[in-house]
This record gives sequence, structure tokens and C-alpha cells, in this order.
Amino acid sequence: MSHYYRLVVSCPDRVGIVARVSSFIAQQGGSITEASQHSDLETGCFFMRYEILADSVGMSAEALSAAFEPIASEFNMQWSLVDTQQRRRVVLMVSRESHCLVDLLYRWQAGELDCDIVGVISNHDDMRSLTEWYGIPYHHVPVDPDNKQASFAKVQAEIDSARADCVVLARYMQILPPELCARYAGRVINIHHSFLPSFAGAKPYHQAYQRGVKLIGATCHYVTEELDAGPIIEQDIHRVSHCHTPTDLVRFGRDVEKAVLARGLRWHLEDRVLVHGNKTVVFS
Ligand SMILES: Nc1nc2c(c(=O)[nH]1)N[C@@H](CN(C=O)c1ccc(C(=O)N[C@@H](CCC(=O)O)C(=O)O)cc1)CN2
Repeated sequence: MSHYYRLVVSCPDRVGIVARVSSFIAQQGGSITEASQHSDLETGCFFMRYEILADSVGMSAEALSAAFEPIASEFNMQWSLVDTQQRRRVVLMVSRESHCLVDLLYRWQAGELDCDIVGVISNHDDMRSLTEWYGIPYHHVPVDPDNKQASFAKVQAEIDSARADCVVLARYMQILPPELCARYAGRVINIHHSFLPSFAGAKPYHQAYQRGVKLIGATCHYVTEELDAGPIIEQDIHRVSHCHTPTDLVRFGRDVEKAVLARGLRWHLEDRVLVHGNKTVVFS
């Protein structure tokens, strides 16, 4: 089965970046199978994502990285080059709502998500049997409202023990402390059940119902210390009307949340999401 090297670059924009990088890859005999780029004219930043057929290069990702380093330095690049054969290790976190967890586990088993789900952490024990049916370790870590620091120290220990590359909050309904947001910056993904920035915080569907909205939505975003304010990865909506109850909105919303989280996670795993301040460039 083919595998690829994924080169992701962000740097100050200038003429000649694409020519220099593509010429470098061609000099190594590399075949570029997918190429994306974006120039942010407001900030003067340039973003690039190349997928390169690994077998066409004839060297390891480490060797190719070493050969690329001088170019990266010349253009002041922030960059990564990964081998898609190195599967990412993902930990899922959940509370009592099961729909996103169920959906991600199904998609993972079906091969839609190129990763290893290496653990599920929850502040409740409800999802243990479902998780263990998939052969995935389940870690019940209750959150003590009177000693959240100790509770989240246990969460951190489980994430580190799992050697997680990515953590997905699949309707995990606890606010992560600043220490964890900093430790795993850019690697924690949340699904918020509203079309942010509308209705941040708790019970967004009930807020939306009271507001009389005609659209509800879901937002997949990176987790930051500020609640529901991290860089947005993906969003979608569903039309509603005066006929619908809050229960209807929650039901419609579940379908949107599942689809949005799955797309957001898949794009993150495929290195399609480049964070730029509090925004993202998504080469979907
Ligand atoms: N540091 C962050 N943590 C979390 C974020 C985030 O953006 N930054 N997103 C939330 C998810 N979320 C909405 O999508 C959310 C979760 C929890 C709460 C909340 O008020 N929780 C209470 C406890 C509620 C309970 O015990 O049932 C709390 O933590 O005190 C609001 C929004 C996930 N975490």
C-alpha cells in the first residue's frame, strides 16, 4: 500500500517559495500527489501542504527533512514532514452523551480514521462496556468539584501514559484547566454543540430555542483556556422552525455534531489544518 510524506509549511510570504520547494522535491525524484497553498494577504503569511509519494523519493523522512532544513531556514519556515505510515495515537474523552463517541468508534473500526484509538477517558462509567467491546482501554476518572486539580492530574497521567498525539473531547462536559490546555496546545479537539460564536457555554440548544433561531449548528475547534473560543476547524448547520421543540433541536443537532467532529478529526489527522493565530487554514 502506498504511503506518503506530508510536508506542511507556514512562513512569511515572498515570491519563489513554491518554485524552490517543488524544485527541491523534483531534485530528490519526488512525485507530488497533492499540492495546496494559500497566501494570507492581510498578514503576509504563506501556507503550503504537499503530499509526496514516499517510494518516489528513495530516502527516509528523516533524511528528506535533513536535506530540506537549509531551505526551511532560508525562508524562515515553520514546518513539519511526517510519514503517513506513522499512525497517530488518539485518546477520546466523553461524559454521558454517547453519540459522538459511538460515531467515532464506528468510523475508526470501518477504517475511515487513519489513527489508533488507544484509550477513552470519562468522568462517568457509562461508556465502559461500549468502549471495551471495541477492545479499547477505558479510564474512569471522576471529576471532584472540590479538587479538580487532582482529578485533572489523573487525566493528564492517562493521556501521557497512552502517549497520545491527539485528544478528542467527544462531548466531554468538563472545562479543561489551563495547565492541560497549555500542555496539549494544538492537539485537543472539541465539538461544541452550537454554530460558534453563537451560544458558547452550556446548553446551547436551549439558548437557541429561546432565541427563536432558524438554523442550529455544531463547531469543531481546538481547545484553548478560553471556553469555546479556540481556532475553528469545521462547522455545519441544520435548518429548524417554530414547529420544533428543544428536544427536536437536540436530535437534529446530534447528527450535525457527529459529522462535523468526524470531518474535523480526519482533517487534523491528515495534517490539513494549519493554525494561524486564532484562525485556521484548512486544505480540505
Ligand atoms: N478549557 C476548555 N475546556 C473545554 C472546552 C474549551 O473550549 N476549553 N470545551 C468544552 C466543551 N463544552 C462545550 O462544548 C463545555 C463543557 C462544559 C461546560 C461546563 O460549564 N462544565 C461545568 C461542569 C458541568 C457538569 O458538571 O455537568 C464545569 O466544567 O465546571 C461548558 C461547555 C470542554 N472543555
